[in-house]
Amino acid sequence: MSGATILVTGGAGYIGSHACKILAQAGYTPVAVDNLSTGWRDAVQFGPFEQADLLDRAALDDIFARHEPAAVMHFAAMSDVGQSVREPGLYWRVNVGGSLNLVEAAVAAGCPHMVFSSTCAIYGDQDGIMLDENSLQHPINAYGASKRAVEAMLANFGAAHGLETVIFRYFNVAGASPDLDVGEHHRPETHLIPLMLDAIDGRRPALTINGDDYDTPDGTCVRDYVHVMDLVEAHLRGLRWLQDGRGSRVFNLGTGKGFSVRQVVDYSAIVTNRQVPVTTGPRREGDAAALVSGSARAEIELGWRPERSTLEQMIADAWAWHQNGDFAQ
Ligand SMILES: NC(=O)c1ccc[n+]([C@@H]2O[C@H](COP(=O)([O-])OP(=O)(O)OC[C@H]3O[C@@H](n4cnc5c(N)ncnc54)[C@H](O)[C@@H]3O)[C@@H](O)[C@H]2O)c1
Ligand SMILES: O=c1ccn([C@@H]2O[C@H](COP(=O)(O)OP(=O)(O)O[C@H]3O[C@H](CO)[C@@H](O)[C@H](O)[C@H]3O)[C@@H](O)[C@H]2O)c(=O)[nH]1
Repeated sequence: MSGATILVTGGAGYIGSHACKILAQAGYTPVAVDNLSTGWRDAVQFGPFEQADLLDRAALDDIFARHEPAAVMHFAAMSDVGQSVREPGLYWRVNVGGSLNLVEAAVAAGCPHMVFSSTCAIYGDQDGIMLDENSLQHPINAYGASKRAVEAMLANFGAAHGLETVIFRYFNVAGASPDLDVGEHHRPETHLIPLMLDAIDGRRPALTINGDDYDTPDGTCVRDYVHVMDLVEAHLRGLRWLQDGRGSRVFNLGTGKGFSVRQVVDYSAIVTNRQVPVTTGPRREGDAAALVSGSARAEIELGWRPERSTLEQMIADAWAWHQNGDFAQ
């Protein structure tokens, strides 16, 4: 069903803008639906833009009526782990309340398919290395709890109304489009790699490592980084999975390799050939010690093969965007 219209909520954000790019390349028409709360008008380059808030149900109904999408890719959310601990209401309102509006609008419009951005944060702090789709879910912050609630919501709507969903639980997304048209840009920035690049080129005085007393090999948190272009390629495959009638399914998206914050610092120094000014601070609330995917389901069932997800490539692409592409230039 190439040529079909796909609603992309959060299409002005980091991952959503890359999804719009790959959808357009594959012949779909991506309609970005975004309230620009953390996204950027300049990131909407690959199809129409609808400025709307997920909390505005009437606006969503109007958008579904005018565009008649074949499916929704639902990226729009608040996703700052530390903020979610301090302001849980925002996370329940936007992530859960906004998703409920969207799901009800999709069902009312007869839109049968949704691809949803979930997160490994729903697993919480477990052994950190063998997290697969059947692992226990113990979110330790409101962000993870809100995403788990949306997963349950989608299952309920699937049972009652036949809405079919592919749920992707991402690990840590990094990198940028190698064409430098879109990339990662948050204000304020909270993510490790862009903050480190800011420290490297002097936009910030130093990177603060959030705690070095975790039970990990070097004491800093371990994460599984996946390139944003590989991630959105999986979304294209997830969309086709639904359009081929293969039904609802959950997939982890990670590489199975964990890197500590210190290792990311060391790789960044090598890739950029610059010093990384670093200080060590306290732990950040809501942080799990280690989150690494222990699943090959996406590879086996979707035929997904990450191609750019080495740490060096992700840092190199983020660095190129940071220096040459970033909307902030
Ligand atoms: N970046 C990661 O490492 C990562 C990892 C796991 C899951 N995720 C999930 O992926 C999705 C995209 O994340 P991102 O990193 O691109 O974040 P982002 O902040 O860059 O993008 C989110 C977009 O959603 C929009 N938005 C937020 N609330 C909205 C609302 N009420 N109505 C309409 N639009 C709204 C924002 O303006 C923004 O453009 C999120 O659901 C996030 O939870 C991200
Ligand atoms: O200045 C900084 C920023 C981050 N970190 C640490 O680096 C690691 C990665 O942090 P970050 O890049 O903020 O990602 P996460 O908090 O792991 O969250 C991301 O990855 C999650 C999945 O792990 C997603 O669900 C979230 O949406 C996404 O923001 C964490 O241990 C942070 O404490 C630092 O030490 N210093």
